[in-house]
Amino acid sequence: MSRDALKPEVKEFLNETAGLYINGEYVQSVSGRTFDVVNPSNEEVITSVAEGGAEDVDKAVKAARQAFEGEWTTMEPADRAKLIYKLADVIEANSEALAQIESLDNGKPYQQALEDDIGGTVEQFRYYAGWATKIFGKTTNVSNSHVTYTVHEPVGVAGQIIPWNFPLLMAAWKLASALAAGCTVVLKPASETPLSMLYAAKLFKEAGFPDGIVNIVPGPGSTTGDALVQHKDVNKVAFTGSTRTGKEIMKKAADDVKTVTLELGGKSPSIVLGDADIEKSIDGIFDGTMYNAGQNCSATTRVFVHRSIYEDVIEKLKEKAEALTLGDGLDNSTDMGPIVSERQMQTILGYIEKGKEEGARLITGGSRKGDKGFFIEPTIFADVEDEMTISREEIFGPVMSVFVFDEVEEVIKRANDSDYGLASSVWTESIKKGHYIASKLEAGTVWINDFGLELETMPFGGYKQSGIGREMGGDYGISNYVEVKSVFVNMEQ
Ligand SMILES: NC(=O)C1=CN([C@@H]2O[C@H](COP(=O)(O)OP(=O)(O)OC[C@H]3O[C@@H](n4cnc5c(N)ncnc54)[C@H](O)[C@@H]3O)[C@@H](O)[C@H]2O)C=CC1
Ligand code: BAL
Repeated sequence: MSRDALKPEVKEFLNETAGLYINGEYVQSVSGRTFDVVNPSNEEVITSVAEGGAEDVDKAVKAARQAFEGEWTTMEPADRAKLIYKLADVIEANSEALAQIESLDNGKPYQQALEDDIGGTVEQFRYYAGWATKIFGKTTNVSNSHVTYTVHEPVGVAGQIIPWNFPLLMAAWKLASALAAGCTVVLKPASETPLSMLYAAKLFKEAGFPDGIVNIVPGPGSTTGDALVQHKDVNKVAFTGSTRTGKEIMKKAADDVKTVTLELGGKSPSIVLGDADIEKSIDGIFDGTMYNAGQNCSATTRVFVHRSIYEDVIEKLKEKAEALTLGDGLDNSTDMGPIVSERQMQTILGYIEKGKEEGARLITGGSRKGDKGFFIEPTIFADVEDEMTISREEIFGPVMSVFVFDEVEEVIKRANDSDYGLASSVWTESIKKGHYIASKLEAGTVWINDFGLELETMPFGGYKQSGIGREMGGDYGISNYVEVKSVFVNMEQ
């Protein structure tokens, strides 16, 4: 699809500098600064965007506070639910435009953007709309002389910081539960990919949301993101991104004892037992690493394969990697898009060099593809050892490490030998072994004979340095955005 084939509303949106979205309006930043947004498929500038700074964050937080104290607080939960349902419908009606924007901005294949990112966003809002009317406290019975109950109240203004790998979807994971709980939001998208969220901002108004409920301030993490985290009137911070930045945010949020939810890095294992149905499993084992060009926190990049099927699995993975078509996300024949930015591409290439230097066997890939656009060949290393850099550090690119193992207890130990604990998968025809291994893995998610399923109905988050808290999953997600109040009523006669 050429740029000429974009929908008229997308062309119109890209023809102008997108403003910050504060108090229901697109506005320029206080400084007047803007930044360019680059298409990672061809390195061309797509458009420019207003760059928010600390003063803009302050304006957005004030708008969010005012909205929190306004009609949002007195609105019936059922009416809040109607607004969120309507939002899901309006986003659905704009799916194709949003998917085109996501594909241009992030580079991912259009169909993937349409079905997974935008489709997932719609489902997220639709599901959480129903939760607005299901946020209950409890009545408790602490003594005969008192009636006691708890109330779950919205925490206030939430600051949400979003990464670039699933730009709108990661925003939806945070927004849907925050809005259902009755919070208001200031959200900072990643500088690499601010466009889908900025386009979606006006859809909140179209759905009927009062002004100021959701405010969007793009800008650099170190200034704009930092200002949001440190703002005294932000009650809660939710972040998805690197473990390094997550730790910084946690320390800064501690100054005001703000609660934080952190969805951070991963180095997730995929365990392929000797009895796995390889024909059926190979797509999932492969996509576990390569989906979204490997830019996925829950990518299962450490693939442990039983010795009895080791070379066979490697051969099949190699065939899959070499059959992939890399290209522009808007081109229908593309299976895998580019890496989001030059910086991220260089990071990944650095890890590939480390893998070679440290003696892993390069099966396929291992280089940049072409010299225009940030493409990296799907790369597979075999005979990887547990202490190599590519075994221990998150690469966040299309790079798979394959390890050989012999015993179940051995592989469980090695799989858990990581600072991270986000996800994992187990491939086996023995459901008994599958459940056993699932019970032993230190990971927030375990897939048995599957990969990558992340649904609004199930909580998602990590053990160890993969994060704090759980997003989605009904009341697990809601609990991030409510305070619990205990009320005691003296009934002594
Ligand atoms: N868990 C995940 O889904 C993601 C993980 N990553 C990991 O992070 C690595 C580096 O990518 P980056 O884009 O540099 O990730 P990052 O964690 O620095 O950025 C993620 C978000 O945080 C913001 N941010 C950065 N520094 C901040 C600060 N001091 N205060 C507040 N907000 C801040 C960024 O502007 C962006 O919106 C990747 O190689 C990958 O390993 C990156 C994106 C998503
Ligand atoms: N696996 C989707 C969530 C993330 O990458 O952050």
